[in-house]
Amino acid sequence: MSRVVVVGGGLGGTAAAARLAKLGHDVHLLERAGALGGALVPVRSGDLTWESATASTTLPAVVRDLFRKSGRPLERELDLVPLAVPREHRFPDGSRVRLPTGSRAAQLEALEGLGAGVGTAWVDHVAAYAPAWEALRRDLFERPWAPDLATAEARDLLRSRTSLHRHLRRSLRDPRLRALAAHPAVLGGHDLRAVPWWVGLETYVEQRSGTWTVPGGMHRLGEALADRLATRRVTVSLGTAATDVVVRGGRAVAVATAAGEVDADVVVCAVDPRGLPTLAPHAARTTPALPPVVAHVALDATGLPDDAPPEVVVHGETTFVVRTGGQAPPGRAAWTVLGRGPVSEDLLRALARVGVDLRERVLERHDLSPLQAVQRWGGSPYGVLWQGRRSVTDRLGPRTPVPGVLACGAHATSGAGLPFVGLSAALVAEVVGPA
Ligand SMILES: O=c1ccn([C@@H]2O[C@H](COP(=O)(O)OP(=O)(O)O[C@H]3O[C@@H]([C@H](O)CO)[C@H](O)[C@H]3O)[C@@H](O)[C@H]2O)c(=O)[nH]1
Repeated sequence: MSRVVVVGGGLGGTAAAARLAKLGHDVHLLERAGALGGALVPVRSGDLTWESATASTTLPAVVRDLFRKSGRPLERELDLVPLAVPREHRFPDGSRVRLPTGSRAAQLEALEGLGAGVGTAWVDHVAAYAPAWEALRRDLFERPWAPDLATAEARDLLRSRTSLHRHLRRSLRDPRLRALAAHPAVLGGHDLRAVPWWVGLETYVEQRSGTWTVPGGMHRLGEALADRLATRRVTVSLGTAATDVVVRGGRAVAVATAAGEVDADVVVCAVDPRGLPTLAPHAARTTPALPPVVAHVALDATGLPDDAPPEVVVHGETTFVVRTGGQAPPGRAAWTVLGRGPVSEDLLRALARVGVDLRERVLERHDLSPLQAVQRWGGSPYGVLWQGRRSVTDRLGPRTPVPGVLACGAHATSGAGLPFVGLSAALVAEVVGPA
């Protein structure tokens, strides 16, 4: 049995802690905030609740695997339900489409509504990611990257100099399809010229696995994980900021906090490693991807369409995402607006300019700038900015150059969002292994 100290109690840290405790280790999690969950902790005001980060996930198998491997199956704790049509996309030319996920045929049919051949162009584009996903799933996302063990195909993919920008220019003539294909990277805050082309495989993953949510809100997943840590007898120290990893004799032996050192055989860094002085030099070539501009709004729901999709994406020089699924009592609605790209005026005024005017309905509003978001979570929940193909190896995780220190979470994975953070925690558990 090893003494494992996990730094950070977001999805990455709690998932790693739950898995490692189930593997028989003595796990102690340090979280600087007053609660576990990180970006899964929602924003609440009276009887209103807005999701802070994500309102849905792809790859439901990742969440199911986490719950099964940490004790009890997910179905005993929570429902995870598919969203047949998670998003409506609106394009600068005025056209729009409600795009289903989880089905190639349904995407084909929906996109043919934009014009003859549009759907076929899309499904052909998405299908072409299948080999990249299979190669990287095996060698990068589901086992620690090891060039010697990886297939030539996976090594070639990580060496490729082709950017997502160039790939989409070559592969898709319709600018609306390019906007669809680029959306995950744009929402992540990346410059498409600095993103490797294979990162576009997220559209393939979403088409194949579908989009899923937890009724009542994704924050319930964070709450279920906190309960799981209690069941697994993980020691949780809230309000405890780790200040550094203590290295003696060439290996990590403890984590330093204001209250003293917490002894460790293994340290798991589930925060931005640049915040821990021992790890910072090893992550010096990484830059965080900034969060978007966000406004959580309570709306007078009178006359609002009752078939609003969970998300409306308005594509353009600035991309807006309107999430409609917050929890609110009858007569009101809890929506979240995100802005990516140049937003040089009030977010809701900018949104009104592109045809979604919520301003007269607003009853309450909570704004979150990118800086405030980074301060709230002690780092960017959007992880590492793509700065070319080297970003894959510039980021730490699951192994780090410091013996005894592993890394997981948004800063330790080349994929975006909840499922890839979940996979990064599984990799850490695999490297540590059973007690
Ligand atoms: O010095 C520090 C800095 C931060 N913390 C705490 O660590 C937690 C980080 O949580 P989070 O930002 O949520 O990051 P994580 O990589 O675990 O989670 C990712 O999952 C998704 C998201 O949950 C769903 O989409 C997202 O991509 C990422 O956020 C946080 O609690 C900080 O307070 C610390 O203890 N010490």
